[in-house]
Amino acid sequence: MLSEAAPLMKAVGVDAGYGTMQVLWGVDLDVRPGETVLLLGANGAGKTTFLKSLVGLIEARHGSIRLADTDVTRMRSSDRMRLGMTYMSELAVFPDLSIEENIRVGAQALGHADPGARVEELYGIFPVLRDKRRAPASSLSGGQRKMLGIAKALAAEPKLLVMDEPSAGLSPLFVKEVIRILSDLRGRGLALLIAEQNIGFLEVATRVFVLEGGRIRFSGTVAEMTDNEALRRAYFGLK
Ligand SMILES: Nc1ncnc2c1ncn2[C@@H]1O[C@H](COP(=O)(O)OP(=O)(O)OP(=O)(O)O)[C@@H](O)[C@H]1O
Repeated sequence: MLSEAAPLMKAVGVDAGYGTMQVLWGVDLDVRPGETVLLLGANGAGKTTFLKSLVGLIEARHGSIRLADTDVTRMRSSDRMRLGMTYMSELAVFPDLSIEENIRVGAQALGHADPGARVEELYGIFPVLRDKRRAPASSLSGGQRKMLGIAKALAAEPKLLVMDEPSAGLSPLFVKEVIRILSDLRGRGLALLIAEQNIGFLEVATRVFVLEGGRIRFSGTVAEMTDNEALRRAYFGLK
């Protein structure tokens, strides 16, 4: 049972901010193996700040972050990555490198001497990238670039993929395609933590956390969220 599995990642009481401004207040959030967790929140709620403190791009001021049995709260970002947590930000690809070079950069993070087999596997998931493998990433459409960002992140063979707004800048059709790919990845056993404003991602979520003003306002299953009248009104525009 998912609910009984030990967490793959567990953040407890995380405070974070910038300079004198505190953005996060005691955030608790966990992801279990194979789960897809959605972090919902409006603009400025603190989603990106939380993801950055999780992956080590900013330091949590209080609280702790564990990856499986290891306390990573003060660990460098690259070491957290080696332990299996990869971050996909909105600016995930290098525009001047070719598609294949981008994927290989992702694999290098793990120190693979020859990531060829992994690259081929990823082309199996994203055939459009194989067709354009020698083209610069800048020649891709926004949606294709997003696919490349996901492929590059997956090249590092993460246990937990942390994604910041994968729907940003995409047409509704491409958002559907990204959701389809994420549900395919879930089927392969990868755990996902996705920060989003787009409630379409509830389709793939096993649990949801709602962040408001830097505090967790709700955590539970999708069904529990839709049972909550105030959240239903705020996020689905329903009475
Ligand atoms: N580098 C920074 N320096 C100072 N303040 C920042 C910085 N980055 C974010 N903030 C502030 O922190 C707060 C939370 O921002 P954050 O980007 O975490 O929110 P978010 O939920 O990801 O929003 P969005 O959905 O708009 O990306 C905002 O008030 C923002 O202005």
